[in-house]
Amino acid sequence: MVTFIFYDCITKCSGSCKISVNTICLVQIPVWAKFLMRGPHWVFELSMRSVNSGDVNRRSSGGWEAEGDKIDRAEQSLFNKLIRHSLVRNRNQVEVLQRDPNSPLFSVKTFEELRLKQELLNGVYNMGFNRPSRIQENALPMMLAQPPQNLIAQSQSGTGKTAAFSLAMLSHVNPANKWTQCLCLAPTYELALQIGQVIEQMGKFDPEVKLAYAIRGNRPVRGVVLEEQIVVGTPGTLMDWCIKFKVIDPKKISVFVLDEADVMIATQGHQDQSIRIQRQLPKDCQMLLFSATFEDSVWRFAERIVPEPNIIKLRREEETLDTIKQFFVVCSQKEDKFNALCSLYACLTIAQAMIFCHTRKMASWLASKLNEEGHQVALLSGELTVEQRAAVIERFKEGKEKVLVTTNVCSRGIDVEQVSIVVNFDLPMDLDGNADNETYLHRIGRTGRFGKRGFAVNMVDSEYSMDLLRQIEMHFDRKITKLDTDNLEEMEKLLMV
Ligand SMILES: Nc1ncnc2c1ncn2[C@@H]1O[C@H](COP(=O)(O)OP(=O)(O)OP(=O)(O)O)[C@@H](O)[C@H]1O
Repeated sequence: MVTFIFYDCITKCSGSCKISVNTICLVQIPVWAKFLMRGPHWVFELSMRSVNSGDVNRRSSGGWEAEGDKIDRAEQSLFNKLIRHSLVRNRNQVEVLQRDPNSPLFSVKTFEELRLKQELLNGVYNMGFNRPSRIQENALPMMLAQPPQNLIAQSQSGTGKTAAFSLAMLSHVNPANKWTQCLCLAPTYELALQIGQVIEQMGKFDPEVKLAYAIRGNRPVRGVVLEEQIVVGTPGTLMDWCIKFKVIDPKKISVFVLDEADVMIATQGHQDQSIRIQRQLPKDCQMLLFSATFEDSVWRFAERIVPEPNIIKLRREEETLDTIKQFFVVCSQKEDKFNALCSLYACLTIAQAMIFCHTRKMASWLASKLNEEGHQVALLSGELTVEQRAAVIERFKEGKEKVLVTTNVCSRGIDVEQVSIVVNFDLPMDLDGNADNETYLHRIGRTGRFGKRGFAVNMVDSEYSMDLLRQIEMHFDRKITKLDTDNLEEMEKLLMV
C-alpha cells in the first residue's frame, strides 16, 4: 500500500521499494550518468573562472550589497569576486543543477510531461520555472492521480515543495464550483501569506480560481459561504472559519494540505486545531503533508493520521544541501561575535543576510550595533504584531533592508532569493538545552534556495555551544568547518571552496 522513495545523494542513486498499489518510476542512475555528473561541475568551474571585473562592478553598483562592503580590500580580491559571481549566477546554476542526477533539483521530466493544465503551464513558465525539481517531478504525478492519493513528503529546504502542493491544489479545483474545495494550513501568518502569493502567481492565468486567506485580521461574514475555491490559513483561524463562522463546508473539501507538517503535528495547539478540521473532512479527501524535516516520532504520528499514504522520505545525510557551505567561528562573548560578523562582511560579498539570535534582547542589541556600523537592518521578533512582522518580511524581500536580525519566528519557510548567508549568532537549542537539529536545518535553509550557493556560519562562544555544534554535526553526519576570522586570507580560501 505504501510507496517509499529514497534519494541518496551519498551513493548517488535513487530508488524505490515496497511498491504495491502505487507504482512510481524513478531514475536509476546509469554508469554513463556518472560522467555527466562531472560534466556540470566542470562547466560551472569554467564559467566561474570566466568572470571579468566589469561584470562584478556592474553588479556591485546594482545595489545588492550592504553599504559598508564596497570600499573594502576584499573588493579587489580574486577570491571574493569568484564567490560573488557564484552567488549571483542563480539561473545558470539552476540549469546546471537540474541536469545533475545528484541534485535534488534534478528531473527527467518537463512540466508538460506532468500533464498540467495549459493555464498552469503558463503560470509556472511565467514564474521563470523551466523544469520541475525532483520533489515536483515525483510528488505531482501522485498528487494528480485518480483516485486521489495521500502523500507525506519530505524534501530539502528551498527545493520547490510549496510550488508542488500549490500546483496540486490548482489542478484539482473546479473553477465552476463556487465553494471552497482545497484547504492549506501553515504554522504562521507570514507563511500562509507567502503560500497564498505563490498560488496567486501560479494561478493567474485561470482568473476563475479564487483564493482567500484565513489569517488573523480577516473576518468572514458568519453563515455566508465563501466562493473562493482555495483557502490558505493558520490552524486557529481556519478552524473558526469552518466551525464557528460556517463559511466553509468541510464535507466539500477534496484536498487538505499541511505545510511544515512536522511543526503542525509537534505543536500541541496546532495539532489539536488541525485534527479538529481534519476530522470533519470527507473520507476520500486527499491529504498532503510536506516538510523539510520530520523527527521519527512525528513521522510515525503522521502515518497514523494519514490513511494509506505515499511516502517520499530523505535519508538523514541527505537533509542538508550541498549548496550550503557550513562553518563555525570560535568567539568568547557577544562583542567578539559581532567583530567576527564584521570580518565576514569584509571578506564576503553578502547580498542579504539573516542572523538568528536566541533572545529578543540579543537580537535588538545586535540590530543596533549593526545599525551603528551603517548596515540597513531589519529586526523581527515575537513582540511585533503579525501584521508588523509580515511588513518587515515584505521590506526585506524587496531588498529595502539587507540584514534581517531575528529570533526563531522566521526560521521556517520564508523564501528570499537573495539571502546568501545565514548566521547563527546563537545556536538553536530545544527546551531541554540540546541542539535543535530541525530548527538548525530550517534556519540554514533560508539560504542556498533552489540551487543558489549559500553560507551558514555558526558562532560558538562556550564549551556548551561547541557541544551543541558537535551534536548538529553528528546528527546530520556533516562536518562543519572552522573559520578563523582573524585570518582574512585563509577565510577567503575556505569560503571559496
Ligand atoms: N521548478 C522550479 N524552477 C525554478 N525555481 C523554482 C522551481 N520550483 C520552485 N522554485 C523557486 O525556488 C524557491 C524555493 O521554492 P519553495 O519555496 O517552493 O521551496 P520549499 O521546498 O517549499 O522551501 P522550504 O522548505 O523552505 O519551505 C522559490 O523562490 C521558488 O519560486
